Amino acid sequence: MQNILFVGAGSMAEALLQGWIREQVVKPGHIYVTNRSNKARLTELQTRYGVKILANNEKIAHMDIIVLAMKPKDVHTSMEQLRPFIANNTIILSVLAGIAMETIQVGLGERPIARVMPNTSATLGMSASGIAFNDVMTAEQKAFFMTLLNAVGTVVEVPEDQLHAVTALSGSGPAYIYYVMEAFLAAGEKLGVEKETVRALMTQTIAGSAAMLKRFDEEPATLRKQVTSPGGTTEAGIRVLDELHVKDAIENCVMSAEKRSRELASGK
Ligand SMILES: NC(=O)C1=CN([C@@H]2O[C@H](COP(=O)(O)OP(=O)(O)OC[C@H]3O[C@@H](n4cnc5c(N)ncnc54)[C@H](O)[C@@H]3O)[C@@H](O)[C@H]2O)C=CC1
Ligand SMILES: O=C(O)[C@@H]1CCC=N1
Repeated sequence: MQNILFVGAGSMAEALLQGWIREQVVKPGHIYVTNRSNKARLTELQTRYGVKILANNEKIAHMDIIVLAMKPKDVHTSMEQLRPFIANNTIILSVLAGIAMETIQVGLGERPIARVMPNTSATLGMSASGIAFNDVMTAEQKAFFMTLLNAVGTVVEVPEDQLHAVTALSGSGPAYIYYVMEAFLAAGEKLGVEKETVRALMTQTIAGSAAMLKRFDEEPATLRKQVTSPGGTTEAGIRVLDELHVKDAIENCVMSAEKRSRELASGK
């Protein structure tokens, strides 16, 4: 089995390693974690999942796969730290928003690189991930990465440049949904409904709507019409969303996130 090192032990690293262990695609004893400074965090992951803490930099040479899971701004320092130790045949899996495979190749030398944009729902095996590979990745290696990402949800291969859009849509997407949930909770409070009641009703409503979209090959607008009785409550609600240009706001939100991903690529 392959040895996998996570460099950066934050929320995305935890979501992925937890999913891989639960789905038994990687054994905890083959997963190593390292961090810039927070040793308590490494111990926490070790206790919780049985993964190993990288004992010293010499061990880096024994890793089959290194997952770059630090913040994009920290990638250059991290690559400088890895470069003296990394073996020629080590493969890179990057989850960094914005950072191009070309940048990683410059930092760590020519080698197979997979660039993936998962989301935090990987924790529950429900990530929606986009992935791109560089030219030196073999078909067999690609298949292995597709297995890793399928173990934590669904994965779609896209041209590398489209990963900016994937980041803006499904990478950041859970945050947009949580934002909407915050608004539902605030509305529920104003209407005097218990927080837990609103949460139970609206999480099921979001899950049910997503399931309908997945199950039926209908346009979202068609499904929306089925809910909207003429002169009824939905119509009254949607009228306000239209008046407030909420569709435009969501479109602009995604465009702005995509732009930010491109800025991260250029080190801004
Ligand atoms: N959080 C999310 O929903 C998603 C995040 N990503 C990407 O995943 C990456 C990590 O994000 P999070 O887990 O949210 O961040 P985080 O802030 O929770 O974790 C990053 C970790 O990297 C460590 N680190 C920084 N410099 C380091 C270095 N030189 N060597 C070793 N460790 C170092 C930090 O100590 C920190 O623990 C980012 O690049 C982000 O773009 C991708 C998809 C979704
Ligand atoms: O906010 C970010 O930059 C990262 C990438 C996608 C989700 N979180």
